[in-house]
Amino acid sequence: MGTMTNGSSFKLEPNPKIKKPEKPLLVVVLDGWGEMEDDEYNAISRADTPCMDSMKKGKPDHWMLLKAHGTAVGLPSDDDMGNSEVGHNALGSGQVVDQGARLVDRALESGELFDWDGWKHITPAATKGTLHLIGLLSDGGVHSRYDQLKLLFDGAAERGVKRIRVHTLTDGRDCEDGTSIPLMETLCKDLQALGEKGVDARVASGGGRMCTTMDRYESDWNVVKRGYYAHVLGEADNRFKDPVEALKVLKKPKNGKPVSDQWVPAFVITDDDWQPNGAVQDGDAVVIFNFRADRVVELSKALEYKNFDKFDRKQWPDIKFAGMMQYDGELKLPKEYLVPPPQISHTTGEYLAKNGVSTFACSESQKIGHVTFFWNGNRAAPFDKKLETFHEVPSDQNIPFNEKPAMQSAKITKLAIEALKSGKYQQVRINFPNPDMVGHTGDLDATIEACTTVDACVKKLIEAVEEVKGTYLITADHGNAEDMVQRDKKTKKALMEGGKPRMLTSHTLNPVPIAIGGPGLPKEARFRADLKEPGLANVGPTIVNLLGFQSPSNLVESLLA
Ligand SMILES: O=C(O)[C@@H](CO)OP(=O)(O)O
Ligand SMILES: [Mn+2]
Ligand SMILES: [Mn+2]
Repeated sequence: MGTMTNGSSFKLEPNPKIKKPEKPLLVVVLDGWGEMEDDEYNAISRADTPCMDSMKKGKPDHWMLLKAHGTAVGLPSDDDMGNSEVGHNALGSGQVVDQGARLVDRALESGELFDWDGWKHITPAATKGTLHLIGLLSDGGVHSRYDQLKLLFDGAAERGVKRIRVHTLTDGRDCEDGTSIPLMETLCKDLQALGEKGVDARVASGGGRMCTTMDRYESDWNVVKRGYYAHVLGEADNRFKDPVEALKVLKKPKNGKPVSDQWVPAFVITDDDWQPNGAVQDGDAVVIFNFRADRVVELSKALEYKNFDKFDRKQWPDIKFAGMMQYDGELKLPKEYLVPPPQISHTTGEYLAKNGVSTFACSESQKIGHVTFFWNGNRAAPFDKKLETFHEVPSDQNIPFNEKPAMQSAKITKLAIEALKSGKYQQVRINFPNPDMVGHTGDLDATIEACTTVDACVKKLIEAVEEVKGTYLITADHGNAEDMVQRDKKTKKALMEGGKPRMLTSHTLNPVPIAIGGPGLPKEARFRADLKEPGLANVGPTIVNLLGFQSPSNLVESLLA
C-alpha cells in the first residue's frame, strides 16, 4: 500500500490497516541464505534448521520467495548473482537503482568515462608518469570485472598513457578458486599486447583479497598495510619476476593445507635486478578499479589522507588519485572518481528516522556496514543519532571463517534480545554473516554447521519476540550456502575433478525466503500474491507498513496486501 509524498517532505501517513505497533519489530538478514531444493551440496537443507523450516508452513500468506539477483537489484543482467551491497541497498532503500557495475559498463562502453572530470584529473600524471591500476582481478562482477579493467587500460593506452602498472588482488570468492591463474595469464597477455603498441604495461604487485588490501569496515588494518606496502612501496616478503609464477608458487599447499586464491600472501613483481617494477612514485596516477565501496574505502583513505595514523606508511607519494567511483558520499572519498556512483536517497531508514522510529542495528565487523551503510543507501552515519544506535561486535581477525563457523552469532543474538526487551527500540535490525562468510570458504561441513547455528539463534530471537509480543521479519540478501558446488549449466549435475567435487565459493542466482510473524503481527497482514516479480526492494516498504505507516510513493510496492 502506498501514498503520495508531498514534494521532498518525509512525513509518512498512518497505515489504515496496521496501526503503529507498541512492541518492537525484529528484522533479521541471514547473509547468504538462499532457497534451493534439497541436495547433498545444499548446506541449508542439510543443516538442522527446524526454526526456518517451520516458517515455510506460513506460505503463501507469511512466507514467500524473493528475487535477489540481476535486474531486481539493479545489476546489468539476470546472469549476475546478488551480493551484499546491492542486496542491502535494495532491502533498505525500497528502491531498485542502477548499481555500480551497470554505471561503469555504460561509461566504458560509450567511452564517456574518458571525457569526465575524474579522468581529466589524473590524465597529466598518467601521461607523464605511470598509471597504476589497483583492484580485484575477477570475473565475478561483485567488486570488479576483468572486461572493465581491460577497457580501462586499453582506453588509457589509446589516450597517450605510456606506462601502466596493474596491482592485482586475487579473488576465488566471487569466482571459482584457482581461476586467479588463468585470469593472470589473460591479463599478462593483454598487457603484453599493449607492449607491441609501445606501452610499457605490466603487473607490479598483488595478493589474496582476504589478507591483502581488501579489508572492510576497519576489521583489520593490517590487511590494508600489507597491500599498501606491496602496491605503493614495492615491499613484500615474496618477490617474483613473473606474476603467473608468483601465483603458482604461492598457491602451493602450506603445512598440508591448500592456499586459496583469497589467501595468497602479498607479493611484488620485480625487474631482472630484483627491484620492484612498479612502486608508486611522486607524480604518478593511481586508480582503484573496483566499483564496489566497502572493501576499498580503507585503501582510499591510505592513499588520499594527509593525516593518517592507521599504520606507518613510511612514504606517501604525491600522486593524482581517483576511485572508479566515489566510495563514501559523506566523506567525499575519494575526492576524484571516474564514474559518478548510484544516488540513493529517500530510503526507508531516512523516512523512519524522520518519523520518530527508534532503531537498533547490529552485526559483527564483517557485516556491520551492511545493516547501516548499505541499508541506508551508502551512508555511514545515522540520520538521527538520538533515535538510531549502531552496534558493532568485533569479528575474529585473520582467520578463514570455516575455522569458527559460529563466528559472533551468540553475541549478536544476545544484544538483539536485550534491545528487544529494553523497550527503547521500535525496530531491531541485525545481520548474521555466517551462511555467507563460511559459504565463501567452500567448506561444506563448516557451512552446514554455520546454518545450524544461525537457525538456533533465530529460534532464540523468535522466542524473545514472542515474549515481548512483537513482530518479526526474517529474510536474506542473496544466496550462497544453499549451493556449495559448481554445476553443469544444463544438467545441473555437480562438476567433479579428480574424484572430488569442485566447490562453489561464490554467491548464487537463487531466490531468498522472507517470513513474517509474531504476536504483534495483525491478523489482516498477509503477503499479496499479485506482484509480478517480488524482489528484495519490496521489503523496505513492507517494513514501513509493519511499523504502522503507509509507504511513500518513491518506493516500490509493499509485499503486504
Ligand atoms: O565478501 C565480499 O566482499 C562479498 C563477496 O565478494 O560478499 P558480500 O557481498 O556477501 O559481502
Ligand atoms: Mn551478503
Ligand atoms: Mn558474500
